[in-house]
Amino acid sequence: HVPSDYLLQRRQLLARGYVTEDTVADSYDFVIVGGGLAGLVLAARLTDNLKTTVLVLEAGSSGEDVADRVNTPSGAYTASLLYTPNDWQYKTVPQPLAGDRRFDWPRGKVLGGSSAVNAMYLVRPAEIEINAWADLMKDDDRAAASKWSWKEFYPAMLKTETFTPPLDEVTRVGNISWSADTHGTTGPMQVSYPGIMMAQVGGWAPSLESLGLPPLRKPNGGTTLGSLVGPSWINPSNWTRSYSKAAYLDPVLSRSNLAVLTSSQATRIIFAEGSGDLRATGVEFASSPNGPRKIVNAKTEVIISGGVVGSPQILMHSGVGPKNVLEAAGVDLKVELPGVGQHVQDHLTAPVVWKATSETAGDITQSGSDFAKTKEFLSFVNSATAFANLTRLFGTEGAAGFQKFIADGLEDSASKLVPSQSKEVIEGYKAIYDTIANKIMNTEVAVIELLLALNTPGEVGVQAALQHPLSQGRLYINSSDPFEAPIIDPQYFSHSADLTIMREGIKLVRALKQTPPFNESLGEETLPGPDVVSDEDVERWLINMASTQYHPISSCAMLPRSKGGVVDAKLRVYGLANVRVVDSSIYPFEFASHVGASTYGLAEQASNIILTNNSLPTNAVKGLAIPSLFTLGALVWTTFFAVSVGAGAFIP
Ligand SMILES: Cc1cc2nc3c(=O)[nH]c(=O)nc-3n(C[C@H](O)[C@H](O)[C@H](O)COP(=O)(O)OP(=O)(O)OC[C@H]3O[C@@H](n4cnc5c(N)ncnc54)[C@H](O)[C@@H]3O)c2cc1C
Repeated sequence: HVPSDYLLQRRQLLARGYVTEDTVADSYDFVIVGGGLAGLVLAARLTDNLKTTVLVLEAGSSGEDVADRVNTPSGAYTASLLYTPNDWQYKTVPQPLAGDRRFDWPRGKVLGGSSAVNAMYLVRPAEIEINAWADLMKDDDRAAASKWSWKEFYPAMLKTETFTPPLDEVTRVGNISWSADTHGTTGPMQVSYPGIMMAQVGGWAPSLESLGLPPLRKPNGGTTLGSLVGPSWINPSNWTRSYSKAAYLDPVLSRSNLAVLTSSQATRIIFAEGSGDLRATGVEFASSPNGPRKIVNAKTEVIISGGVVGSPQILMHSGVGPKNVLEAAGVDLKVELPGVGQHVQDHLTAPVVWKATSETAGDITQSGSDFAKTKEFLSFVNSATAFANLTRLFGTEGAAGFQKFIADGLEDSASKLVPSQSKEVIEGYKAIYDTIANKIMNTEVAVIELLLALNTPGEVGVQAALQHPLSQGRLYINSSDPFEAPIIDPQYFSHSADLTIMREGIKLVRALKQTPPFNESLGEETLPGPDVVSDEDVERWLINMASTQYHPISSCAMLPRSKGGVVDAKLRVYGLANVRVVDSSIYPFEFASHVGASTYGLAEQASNIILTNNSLPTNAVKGLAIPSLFTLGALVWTTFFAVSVGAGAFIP
């Protein structure tokens, strides 16, 4: 039993970092727009040095009132924050080549951002993909580009993690191959496996091996081709979600140099008058569309971490973006940057569903049994996946022919499919397309991901998700009101290869029905179902059924300016002297992975770049530095109470 006044003191201690509109200071060294996955990594790292002041401006709430829903891993499916006020609830415009449907684009609107609502899969990209990203920038700035090479980026991804192996029983039941070698040991993010494992998962690795995708012996270590029952962002000390707020922010909230202002949306960046690259002097914000606009000054830099929708949106409302878009929206143009909001790519996915022959996690949840209420059960998340390349889908000759067909189609696609007249954006489309066609598709890199889902009562589902889309879309503002959501048009299936690859992915998934032992879990197929047989049937079905895997990226792409880039290799926005974008919007193309793991690494690497560029001390030690006796005291307090309560939810 812990006396309530102790808990109260702990809350007050942790709450020190929160400020209100009345208590926010006039200026900070750095203003971070967006307290999401990336923004909170930056907040922690930039305040390691107590002399540097940082304000995080977050449009959503702190999430304290919904902590239970955030912290329960299985809540990702059953009681999550999706479709609540803590979700931006974006929707695309109707997609003409995807059944004229509008797609939901959920994004977390809460401290932690989408890391508070995501499905917790930790899947890193392959070495070839990361190096291909660095290659896109090396002609502009070889030294800066090398920060995004596997050699330098992989350690940044490891730095975020503390890995705990799965329990023996979980390893046995799930037939899990894991390796501690490919994980960090001292980082803030807790990486582990659920407290229980469903029996169906045990059949995954052997069946996928029979289909030519053997289990990865070093998952997340540079190649993704094969199968894995992977790790998730789970804190095994209490079976809660590990995410950027719990891992990076809460332990440092007591720092006197860190301030967090929630429920405050940045509406535009304020610039000094002048010629040459514009200098940001601060950020305007408001708590509601009609609320008063206030300004906080930034002495050193403004860092935009609003995510794939929020970051291009605020740039455009600040006058930085495509001229025609800003003119139509009634926003004064300050810097013409045609790539803002362009190059949008996403992972599409579709499920094959069978009736289950044995109890699923969804059945257990529905039963409401005592077991269903245990923390161990509630920590269960899907994590069995597999990755297949073109050769696995089409055979050796077929893959070579398909890849050549794609590569040969570059000019034709660039002349028809780019949603912009800008020469630079078209060059960017070509650079991205060329990378996918000639550096990804002709290698061992995956183009399809398979994902096992056991969270629906009575059903077993396996998704086929497109990993390297050739379709590129855009998002743009059509009003000068920053509280109006941007128009999102990903142009799904605009390149026909995307549909062909997904079709072959669905065929591969269906082959599981003939493949023991996993097929013992599968009854009659209910989706696409027995009427969907021919290639044409499957394609028609996909057009009406595909949904997003929630991995949109690239709306502020890191590319040369001549190729419609928005940021350079140091993440600086072109044409601005002291503004960077640090979040998932900067990847120039999709990786065969989930976006979160690389984005933690991106934010770690960005912190080092920002500190170095500003001649501030970088964090040489792995993990979070402990800068003062006061903070040490705070950590001792919080650890003591967390351990006493037996619920160390917030302690990494
Ligand atoms: C439902 C779902 C499931 C997912 N599952 C997985 C998964 O299992 N594994 C994985 O790796 N990835 C997954 N992802 C993707 C991953 O979570 C995101 O790609 C990642 O969180 C992006 O990080 P970010 O920092 O770019 O943006 P976010 O984490 O979205 O953060 C952006 C933040 O900026 C704030 N913001 C935006 N605009 C403003 C403004 N103008 N002023 C102030 N604040 C603003 C937002 O409220 C938000 O807090 C999933 C995503 C979703 C939505």
